[in-house]
Amino acid sequence: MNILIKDIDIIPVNRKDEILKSTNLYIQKGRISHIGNLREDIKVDKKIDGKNKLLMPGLINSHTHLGMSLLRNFADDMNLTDWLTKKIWPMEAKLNGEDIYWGSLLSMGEMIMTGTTSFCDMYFFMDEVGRALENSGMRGVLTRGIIEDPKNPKEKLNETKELYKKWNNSLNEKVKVMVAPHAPYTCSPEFLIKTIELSEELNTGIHIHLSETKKEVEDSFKLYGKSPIKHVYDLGMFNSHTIAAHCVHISDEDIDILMENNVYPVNNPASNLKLASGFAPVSKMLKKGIKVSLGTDGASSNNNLDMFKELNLASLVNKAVDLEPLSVPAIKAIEMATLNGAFALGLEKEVGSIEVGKKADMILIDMDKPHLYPKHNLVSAISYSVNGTDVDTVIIDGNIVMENRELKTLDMEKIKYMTEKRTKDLLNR
Ligand SMILES: CSC[C@H]1O[C@@H](n2cnc3c(O)ncnc32)[C@H](O)[C@@H]1O
Ligand SMILES: [Zn+2]
Repeated sequence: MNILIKDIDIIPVNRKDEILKSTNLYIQKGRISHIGNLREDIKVDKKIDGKNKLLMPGLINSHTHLGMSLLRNFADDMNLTDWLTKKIWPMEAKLNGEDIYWGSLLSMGEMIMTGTTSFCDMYFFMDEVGRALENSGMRGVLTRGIIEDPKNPKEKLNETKELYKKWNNSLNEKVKVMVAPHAPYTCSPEFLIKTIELSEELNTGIHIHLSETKKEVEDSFKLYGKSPIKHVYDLGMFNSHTIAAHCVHISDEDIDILMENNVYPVNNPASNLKLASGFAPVSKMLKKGIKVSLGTDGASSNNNLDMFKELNLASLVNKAVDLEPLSVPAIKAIEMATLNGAFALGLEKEVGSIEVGKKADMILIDMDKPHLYPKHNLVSAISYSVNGTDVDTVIIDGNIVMENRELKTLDMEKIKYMTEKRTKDLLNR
């Protein structure tokens, strides 16, 4: 379908904080084919009026656990260790594939409705997440989270291989598959090496939790005499493209390792605040040229998947922590949520900014809301005033998946009903 968006303001993101005012954008065969004045005779299947709207790249949630929306508001006000071991892991042991399918659909509906077009998920029953992705029309990286099981060390590695064979580059290349050892505290060094070897065999990336809490770092020094980042670096992990969720408690030496090895840290501000884990030294990493992106983590530690909230928090928290208003400026936070996310997912040539030739993943924001007047500065509006429910239209891979806030691919009423039903059932298992 050829789509023409007329008279629209655009934040392209790849041109610092430059804004294109009242221009036109033309989409052909799923890609942005022209921005600016257009010939009269172009073929248009669908015209969108861009007046009073703002167009920007779709947001990229670089670290999440989609199935965890089933456990939203289920275990709160706890630290990570208690939360995982006392509440989450016992409940996750009871989840089945159908639960994950409906939980992931719920998450995808919420993400589309708040402007996210791509994600990187780490969970289990990932075939079901693939099925949900196919129905929703989203773009995503699927990673089977692996907690080592010494009794059956090969099972989850084989699941990852199967997942890769079935889904990698499928659905018009909207799906990628990576290898996901959960964390250095749930995988032995020997097993981590096996996951690294698998990523090399499949020629794909790694997705892992690293240095999330002070306890994790202290335990790592006790066990291995080094930080989690130095530990996995010494094992050879960073020879593969690595997405490292959290990186909260990191030293200057750790930051240098991340920089020298082109590691992609993901900042999850809401989850880190809520689990009382701390806050990552984001501005220090950005200053070194590290492409820090943003994620929500799961809906059980956040407790929502609205990336505009993460973008806002990233900018605000870092200013307060550094006592420096320019710590993470508005446009940097937007870049973290878009282009840097594309780098993390290995998709920077295809998505993450509004450029001719890139795939048409974009969102239109309704700027005719009271909290968005007056319009002094559109970049500031996105960082400090917009929230996810201001997103009006979402386009992924050139397909309109939401228009005027109406979802085109998903039946949200059915999804809400099914998740409610499955959650009640889960509590009685
Ligand atoms: C084995 S699939 C992924 C695994 O990760 C757990 N998880 C969710 N949030 C976090 C977090 O912030 N740190 C570490 N682990 C987390 C999730 O519950 C799954 O068990
Ligand atoms: Zn996580």
